[in-house]
Amino acid sequence: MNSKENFGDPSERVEIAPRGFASYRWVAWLVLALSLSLNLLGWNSMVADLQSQSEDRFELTVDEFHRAMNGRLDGYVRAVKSMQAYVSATDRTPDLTRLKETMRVAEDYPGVAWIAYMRIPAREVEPQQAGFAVDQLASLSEGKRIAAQTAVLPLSHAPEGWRPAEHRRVLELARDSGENRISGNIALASGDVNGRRPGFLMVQAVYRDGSVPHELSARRNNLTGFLSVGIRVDTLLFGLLGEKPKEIAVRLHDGPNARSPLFHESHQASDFAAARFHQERYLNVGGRVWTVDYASLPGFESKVASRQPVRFLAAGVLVSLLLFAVVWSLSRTRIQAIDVARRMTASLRGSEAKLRQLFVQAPLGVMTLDKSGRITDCNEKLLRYTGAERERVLGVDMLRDGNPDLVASLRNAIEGATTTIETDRTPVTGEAGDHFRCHFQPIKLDGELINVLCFVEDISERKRAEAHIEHLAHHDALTGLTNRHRFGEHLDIAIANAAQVNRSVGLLFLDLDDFKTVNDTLGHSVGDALLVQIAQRLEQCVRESDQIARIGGDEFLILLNNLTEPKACARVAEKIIAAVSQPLELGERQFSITVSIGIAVWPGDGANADALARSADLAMYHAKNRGRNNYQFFTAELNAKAFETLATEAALRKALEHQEFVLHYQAQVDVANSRITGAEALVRWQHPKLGLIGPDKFIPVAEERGLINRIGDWVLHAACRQAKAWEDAGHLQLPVAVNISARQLREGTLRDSVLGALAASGLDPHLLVLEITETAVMEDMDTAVAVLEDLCKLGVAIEIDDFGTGYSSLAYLKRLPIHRLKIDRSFVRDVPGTSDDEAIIRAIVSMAHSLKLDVIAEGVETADQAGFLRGLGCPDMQGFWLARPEPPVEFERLLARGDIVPTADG
Ligand SMILES: Nc1nc2c(ncn2[C@@H]2O[C@@H]3COP(=O)(O)O[C@H]4[C@@H](O)[C@H](n5cnc6c(=O)[nH]c(N)nc65)O[C@@H]4COP(=O)(O)O[C@H]3[C@H]2O)c(=O)[nH]1
Repeated sequence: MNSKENFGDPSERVEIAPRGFASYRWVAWLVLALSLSLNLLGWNSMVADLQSQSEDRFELTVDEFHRAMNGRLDGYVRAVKSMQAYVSATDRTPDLTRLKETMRVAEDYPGVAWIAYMRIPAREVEPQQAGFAVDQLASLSEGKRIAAQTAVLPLSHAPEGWRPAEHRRVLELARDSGENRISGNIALASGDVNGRRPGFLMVQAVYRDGSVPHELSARRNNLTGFLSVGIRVDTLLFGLLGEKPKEIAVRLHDGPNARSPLFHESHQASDFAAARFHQERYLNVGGRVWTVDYASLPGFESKVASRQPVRFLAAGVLVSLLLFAVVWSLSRTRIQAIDVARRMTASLRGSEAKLRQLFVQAPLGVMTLDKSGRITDCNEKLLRYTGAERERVLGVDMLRDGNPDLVASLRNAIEGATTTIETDRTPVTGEAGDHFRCHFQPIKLDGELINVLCFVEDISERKRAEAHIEHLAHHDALTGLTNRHRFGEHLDIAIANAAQVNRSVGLLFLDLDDFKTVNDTLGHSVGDALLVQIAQRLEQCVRESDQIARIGGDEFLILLNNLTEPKACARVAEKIIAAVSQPLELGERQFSITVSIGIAVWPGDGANADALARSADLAMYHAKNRGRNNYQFFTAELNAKAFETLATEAALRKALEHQEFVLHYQAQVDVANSRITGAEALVRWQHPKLGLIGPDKFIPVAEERGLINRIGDWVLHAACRQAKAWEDAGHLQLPVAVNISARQLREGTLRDSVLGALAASGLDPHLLVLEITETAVMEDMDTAVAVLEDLCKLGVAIEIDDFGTGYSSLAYLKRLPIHRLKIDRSFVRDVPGTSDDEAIIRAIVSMAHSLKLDVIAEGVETADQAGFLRGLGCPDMQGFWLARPEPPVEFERLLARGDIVPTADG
């Protein structure tokens, strides 16, 4: 299998040209057209069927009516025949009134207007020659002018509608045929407001003996009269149709066709014209032919009308539209499906191309392996990692790799698990040196493994970085020595091992003497170079198995393993002191530096690493106190002192919390006029059990244990508050001097503390004097200058305390914003009489004068001392001879008195 098989070839293109949605629309339109056509055909046929059914129905209706009409006319004919029989039987003068009642003519034969019997006189007269004379008229019924008459021909009064000239032919036909014969249209009275209406005569010849002779001549000779009945056509028809039929209209023509004279029409001509159905029928009545024109009326048409075709058409259109929509949507769906397929294929190809690109250009080595662990494909990166040709790599059985971890990982992947291993051998070639991470990813299709992908990442760089970081994390970056953290681990292990073999562990705590000065004066780079050289020398003083750590600027710890006797520590310490004190060459300069060493030995000096380190630290301080450049073993006394310090610290914290500090004030006096010029605030600890404790007992501990800032802050607030209170009480404005410790200056809290105290008390800054020792200033000159200048700008005065005991350098005096120097009491103690001290005091006073600084002497206990100082031009002084430090109340008494009366000497 090659890479194309795995990831496809981007050069292949699948084109599924979309034929476009429009190209399939015609199908939908065709379906619509066909469907609509079918629908129209169906509709058409349905309409035709219905039309034919309606016509059939109309024909049936007409048949029925026509039959009825025929029947009715026959009925009239039969009735007239019956009348003929009656008249024959009653001889010459029949009672027609009785006849009409007997036959219920009015009820059963509507339309009969009159009945007349026209008798032939005895003498034979040709009817065509005869006139008619009326004998008798009789009403047929009330309300209707229906008459019955018996007349003798010729008539003097003809019955209604009788027109002898016109009707002679009817009589002749009746006579000659012996049959019933009718006349054409005659107008008959209707008996209502409508006036005259069309009608006809129905004539029946009456023969002698009552029967119709067979021979024409006999019929002519035996004729005795004519029975004539006037019948109104409309009434006759009303009986059949009703007066205004709703379904069928009838038009009666007196003749053989529709062009014959109109006899009667039931509706207007427009109704006939608008009718959907027509039928023409004929009636043969009394030797005449009538044409009956039947036409359908809306009443009939609505009965036969059907909404079926409309429904059919609507349903058909709907179905067509639905069909159209379905086909439309199907064609659309097909297009969409094709489009989706096209896009999916394109996307698949795109993915394959991307995968291929990924495979080829991956920043990782990638190889594919078949189920048996053989390499089937790999990318260039992997070839670069292995440094082998593709042909050599393909087909390699990785399950036979020399690295068992890799083989196990691959086996797991073949079984379906995702696995990762890190190895320090190059996969495939097995070369050692570089580090790789191999990630095996099984690739499955439908749950079945197809192949395994292996991503190979060169992690050598990362491993090196990790090792470097690890080294940095455990070593001092400057000297390369172990750092405190790692050293602690070594110490723990060393103690644990020593415990097992019943040996001792020695811990040396080293601190270079005056390293800070080197650093401050010559710069950090020189300091660093010095530290590196010292570290190298230390390494030469101990065994391989021992450990050296740099744990701070110039502090080192040395762990001495497996000691049989503590004395060995002393030997190493001596060796170190000797090695360190050898001159050092830094650039072109030569230096020499010393070291103070504290020694603690496990198990005696500390049960664990921390305790041991504390003991060594204490011992190192002890060495420092013992003049540096020496070593000291940890002792029980040191420990006791350390405990005391800790106890004092705890008590001081409590004291701060419970406000157990108080201030005493010592007057500063101008002896020229015995007036108080200022006061120095001196802190005391009003211990609840031990009573009043002087500052010498707790200030060093407070400084050492980091409490001096809090105590100093309290002092500043209290002193400022007191000075302001005295001022408010009406005393003279009195500057108050406050002692500031080196640590307050160094740690940068002083500025805020002073500002806070001034703000809280409202004291004028000019009434505050800060006493700072030379040593404190010298510790960090730059910070001191910055802070003190700041405070000076506010108006606060700066005084150098204990002047003369430290550097007393003119250089710093010039840089600092100082107002006053205080001559240390150690110089004052033995004057007059000690020439050195006298000279020093003289020099200080003269220097102060020339620098235009104030000067004050402290510790003045005698009048001689005062006289000496005054003689040198230093009238400002402070001391027991003038006043002792007093609580505020006592001091107020002094203030109230105004001047100071010196005590007796001593
Ligand atoms: N022998 C003798 N001593 C005299 C005479 N006149 C005054 N003294 C003592 O000398 C010390 C003067 O203060 P200092 O030199 O600043 O020395 C102070 C100062 O360094 C420190 N201290 C006192 N109060 C504070 C404070 O509030 N903050 C800080 N940081 N240190 C303070 O404690 C030191 C000792 O203070 P104190 O015990 O109060 O001792 C005071 C005072 O009682 C004298 O004629 N003869």
